Amino acid sequence: MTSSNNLWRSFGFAGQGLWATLLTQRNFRIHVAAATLVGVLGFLMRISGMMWLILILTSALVLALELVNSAIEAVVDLVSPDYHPLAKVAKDAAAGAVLVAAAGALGIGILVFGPRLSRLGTDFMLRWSQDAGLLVIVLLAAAVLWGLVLALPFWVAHRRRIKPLR
Ligand SMILES: Nc1ncnc2c1ncn2[C@@H]1O[C@H](COP(=O)(O)OP(=O)(O)OP(=O)(O)O)[C@@H](O)[C@H]1O
Repeated sequence: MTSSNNLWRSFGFAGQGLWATLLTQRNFRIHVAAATLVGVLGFLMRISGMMWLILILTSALVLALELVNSAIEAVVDLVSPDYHPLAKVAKDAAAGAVLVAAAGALGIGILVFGPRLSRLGTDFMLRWSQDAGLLVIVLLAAAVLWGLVLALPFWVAHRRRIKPLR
C-alpha cells in the first residue's frame, strides 16, 4: 500500500474514533455543543482574531482531552474489567484532566463573552423600556411560550395515558 493510501486510512480511523466517541459519550456531545455555541456567538459578536485564536485553542484542548479520556476509559475497561485501585486512579485522573480544561474554557468564555453579553442585555432593556406597551407584550408572549414549553411534557404524558391500546 502506498504512503498516501496509509495517510487516508489513518484519517479514516481517526474519523471513526471521533464518530464513535460522539455516539457513545454524552460528555463529548455536550462539549461539541458548547464549542458550536461558542463559534456561533463569536461569529455573531464579530470577535477579534486573537479572541478566535484563544477560543479555538481552548475548545480544541477540551475536545481532545475528552477523546483521550474516552480512550483511557476503554483501555482500563479492557485490562481491568473488575475493580482495581489503579484502574480508579487512571480513570479519575483522566476525568480530572477534562474537568481542569473545561473549567479553564468556561473562565475564558466568561471573560470573552461576559462583557459583550451584559452590554447586549443592557441595550435591550434600555430600548424596550422606552416603549412600555411593547415590553408588556414581549413579556406576556415570553410567559405564554415558556408555559407551553413547560406544559408540553405533561400534555404528552397525559395523551399517552388515555390513548387506547391497539
Ligand atoms: N475497573 C475499575 N476499577 C476501579 N474503579 C473504577 C473502575 N471502573 C470505573 N471505576 C470508577 O468509576 C468511575 C466512573 O467510571 P466509568 O467507567 O463509569 O466512567 P464514566 O462515568 O462512564 O465516565 P464518563 O462520564 O467520563 O464517560 C471512575 O472514575 C472510577 O472512579
